[in-house]
Amino acid sequence: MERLLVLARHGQSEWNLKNLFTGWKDPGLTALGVEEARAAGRRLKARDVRFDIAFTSALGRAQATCALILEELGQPGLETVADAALNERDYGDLSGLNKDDARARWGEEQVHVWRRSYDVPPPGGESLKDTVARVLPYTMREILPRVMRGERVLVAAHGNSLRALVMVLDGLTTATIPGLELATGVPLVYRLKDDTTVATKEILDRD
Ligand SMILES: O=C(O)[C@@H](CO)OP(=O)(O)O
Repeated sequence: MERLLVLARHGQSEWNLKNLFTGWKDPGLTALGVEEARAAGRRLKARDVRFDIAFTSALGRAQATCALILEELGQPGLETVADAALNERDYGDLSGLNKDDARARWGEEQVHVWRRSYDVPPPGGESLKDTVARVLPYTMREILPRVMRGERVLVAAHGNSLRALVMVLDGLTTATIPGLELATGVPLVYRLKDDTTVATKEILDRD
């Protein structure tokens, strides 16, 4: 039985382009972001990947990416569940600030800790640990059972909500998670074993 789980970070957003902390803010995709999402769909199609259901967040950039991938696969209108549990990590008071301005104000190191550490939240926002605490229960309840039943599942979400999932799937630790960066529009194709651990992982970063 195929136990397929594909994770895709949304394509470039308007605020990725402007270098702004985004979190739960809801900017749309740029033209490049739309093309990245379409390319993700084409790469999946070229490898004969098709889905039985898709999951996405409550934010437009992930939903648009999900729809574009499904369109490229010839599966527009596939059942898609949108849930805030898969939203980007909440950046709190940093949301909307320019990342370089933040570095100038609080220092390179502090900003890196807020962006990539496991358990230090930005002011008023969520740490990655907080994000894991909402992404993981949702995934275990709503997504994993479907994968284990043989449904082929797409999850189109965000840099940090997917880092939370990849941390668990790849067995990363609090020491190694800061080094994990997920590129926009690059699907991660996981196939799981019958004990839910990872059999194979493929990063579709080229055609
Ligand atoms: O701004 C954000 O919400 C995220 C993703 O774009 O940024 P970072 O890479 O700093 O976690």
